[in-house]
Amino acid sequence: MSDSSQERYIVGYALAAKKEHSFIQPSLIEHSRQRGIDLVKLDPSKSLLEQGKLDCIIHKLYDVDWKQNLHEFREKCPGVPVIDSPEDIERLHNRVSMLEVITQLTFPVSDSERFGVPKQVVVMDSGVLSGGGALGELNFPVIAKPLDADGSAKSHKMFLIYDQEGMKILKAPIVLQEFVNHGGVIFKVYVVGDRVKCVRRRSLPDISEEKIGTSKGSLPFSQISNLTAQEDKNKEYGEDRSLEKVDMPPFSFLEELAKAMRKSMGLNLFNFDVIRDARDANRYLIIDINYFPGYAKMPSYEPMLTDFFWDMVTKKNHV
Ligand SMILES: O=P(O)(O)O[C@@H]1[C@@H](OP(=O)(O)O)[C@H](OP(=O)(O)O)[C@H](O)[C@H](OP(=O)(O)O)[C@H]1OP(=O)(O)O
Ligand SMILES: Nc1ncnc2c1ncn2[C@@H]1O[C@H](COP(=O)(O)OP(=O)(O)O)[C@@H](O)[C@H]1O
Ligand SMILES: [Mg+2]
Ligand SMILES: [Mg+2]
Repeated sequence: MSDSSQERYIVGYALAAKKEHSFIQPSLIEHSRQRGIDLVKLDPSKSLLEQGKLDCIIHKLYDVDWKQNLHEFREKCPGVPVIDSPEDIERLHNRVSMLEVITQLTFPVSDSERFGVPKQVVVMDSGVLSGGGALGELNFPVIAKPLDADGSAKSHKMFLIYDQEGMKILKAPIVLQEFVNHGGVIFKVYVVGDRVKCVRRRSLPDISEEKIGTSKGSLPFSQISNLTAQEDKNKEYGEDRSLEKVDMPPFSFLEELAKAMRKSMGLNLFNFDVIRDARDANRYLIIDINYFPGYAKMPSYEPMLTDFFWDMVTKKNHV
């Protein structure tokens, strides 16, 4: 494959510095290089039309100038896949439109596994939060999530809210979502084109009826699934919470779900967080969908991404 007489392909990337650092690992560069694919850093401030031959573009930047730059490139070079379209990514930057994707899915469900989203409401006016009516038909405890999921640190700052008093800390616009006990484990399902991989991650522990009755106010948290194993141990939950012991959801179910989501959203690079209802082992709830997530944390990320780049530069399987 690395025969120098063979055509080489260029995948251009435009990423924030932190993302470039975590995603463009030497191991990925090398894996792709051996398949005849060179990963080339793009300069977002210069026209894409002046950055040499490109066979595919991947990106996670959202400013107006970048979108305009991409738009002009797509008009002039419609044959080059741009992964993905900014208009399609936009839907994932709002925690309401993000989960509407799931409620609108109609793929045939298996006899056993069912999927959905937790009950949620959006509150646009801070005044409503201090009054008693914000929850509608939701019950405490709820998780309060910023409506915007734009990648800022602020967009990951959440609160577990036990009672009306706890609501005082919140500011609109905010999404209130019913907390669902799920055994303290989330499943992160990574999608790379038509390839799917699921991993287990640590989540918030279940809340007993007793605790619900006695807990008051609110509890802030952020990016709980990124806790390191050591940080997690330090929390001393006093039970064996080893992730490996938790059964994975049936892979065929997740694969079908991922396929339907990919088609419906028109996106190739995303992951979604799934929890399994502690009261009904066949009920799965999707709580979050992320564009271009931290793939380097996924086992065998290099071959999966390289295979995807290959499909893109040879124009196969592009949604
Ligand atoms: O940085 P990482 O590797 O933790 O990746 C983040 C993701 O973690 P995950 O791969 O799901 O464990 C993270 O997923 P969660 O929202 O934590 O479920 C987001 O995708 C985050 O992007 P953004 O801040 O929402 O734009 C991702 O951040 P960026 O890498 O895009 O900055
Ligand atoms: N409805 C819910 N019930 C129980 N736990 C939840 C619920 N929603 C979120 N969580 C927990 O909060 C974490 C962060 O929520 P998430 O919506 O994934 O936000 P982020 O975009 O910051 O990852 C999840 O990984 C999970 O541990
Ligand atoms: Mg999440
Ligand atoms: Mg998220």
